[in-house]
Amino acid sequence: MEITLLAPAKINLTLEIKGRRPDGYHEVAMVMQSLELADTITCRLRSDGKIFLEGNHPEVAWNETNLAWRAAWLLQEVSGVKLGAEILVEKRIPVAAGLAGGSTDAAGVLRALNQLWNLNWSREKLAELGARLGSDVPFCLYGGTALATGRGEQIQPLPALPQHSLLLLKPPYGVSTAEIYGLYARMGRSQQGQTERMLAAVRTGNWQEVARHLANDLEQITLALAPDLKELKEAACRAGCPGVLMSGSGPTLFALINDEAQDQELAQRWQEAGQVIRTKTGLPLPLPGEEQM
Ligand SMILES: C[C@](O)(CO)[C@H](O)COP(=O)(O)OP(=O)(O)OC[C@H]1O[C@@H](n2ccc(N)nc2=O)[C@H](O)[C@@H]1O
Ligand SMILES: Nc1ncnc2c1ncn2[C@@H]1O[C@H](COP(=O)(O)OP(=O)(O)OP(=O)(O)O)[C@@H](O)[C@H]1O
Repeated sequence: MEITLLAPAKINLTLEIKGRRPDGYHEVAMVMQSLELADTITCRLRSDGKIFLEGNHPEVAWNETNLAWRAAWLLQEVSGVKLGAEILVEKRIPVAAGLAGGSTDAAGVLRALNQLWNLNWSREKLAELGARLGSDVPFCLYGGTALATGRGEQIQPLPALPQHSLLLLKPPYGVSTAEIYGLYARMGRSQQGQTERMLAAVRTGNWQEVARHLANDLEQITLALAPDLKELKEAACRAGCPGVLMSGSGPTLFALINDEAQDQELAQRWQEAGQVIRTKTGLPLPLPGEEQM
């Protein structure tokens, strides 16, 4: 028996830092949005309790350190199930990009094994477990549009926005999320109120409103380390792109695309700077128990 599902990437429509927490993390408020861009996860049942992992990206370690493997192991430990699985990850989401690639693979494995092992856990229970793997994992269990608070692990689904086209630019280097938060702690400044404004924009269901309120407190930090990217963002804004922002801790930039001409022009300029991906925003994920077998 096996199950195959899509594990979508995310972007941050806002990323507002509220302060430092006693546990060393940052208190945040973020409006998150899933994308159609996704990895494919296949889990095949094993009756001997063993967990195996394989993946197709040469820069990722497909061993016990991988978030997908750790997700399977944690679910097995906590649920007490005696079953195992062979897990196959087909990666399309760029790595260390600010698109939650590892987190969504972990969430995808939790969704798949919840069904394959007949655990019938609720989404909330899976999210509580997922938070032990990483702050972005709970959102990756929901998809669609959502407000994330706490250290990012408290999720409130929002009304789904209509799907919208996007262009992504992933430069040929990655960044470390921990390092970017560390730099923010020393020199960052927050644009307070951005998330409240975005929540109002999301409620209108109008992407023009959303574009006007895109904001990310980590963007200034990562763009200071990557002046080439800062220039590309500024050029896109000057050329009339209504919404261009860095996702998460970066370095991926996304642009909301309104028409074919804008798409062609921006893609041509961005192609010289890295990998350009055309995608769309995504819809909420199926509830546990409703995954396709
Ligand atoms: C940048 C974002 O991707 C935006 O969605 C997330 O805030 C980060 O989510 P993530 O990669 O799942 O992060 P985690 O694996 O939980 O944490 C990685 C590191 O980032 C820093 N970190 C993360 C989340 C947070 N709210 N405050 C932090 O300071 C911590 O140093 C932590 O050691
Ligand atoms: N399944 C996985 N897919 C990709 N990277 C993984 C995975 N498991 C562990 N990693 C490691 O995690 C690190 C961060 O990669 P990832 O693609 O998750 O970053 P990210 O998109 O910036 O994450 P986030 O947006 O959640 O901060 C890399 O060093 C990578 O080797």
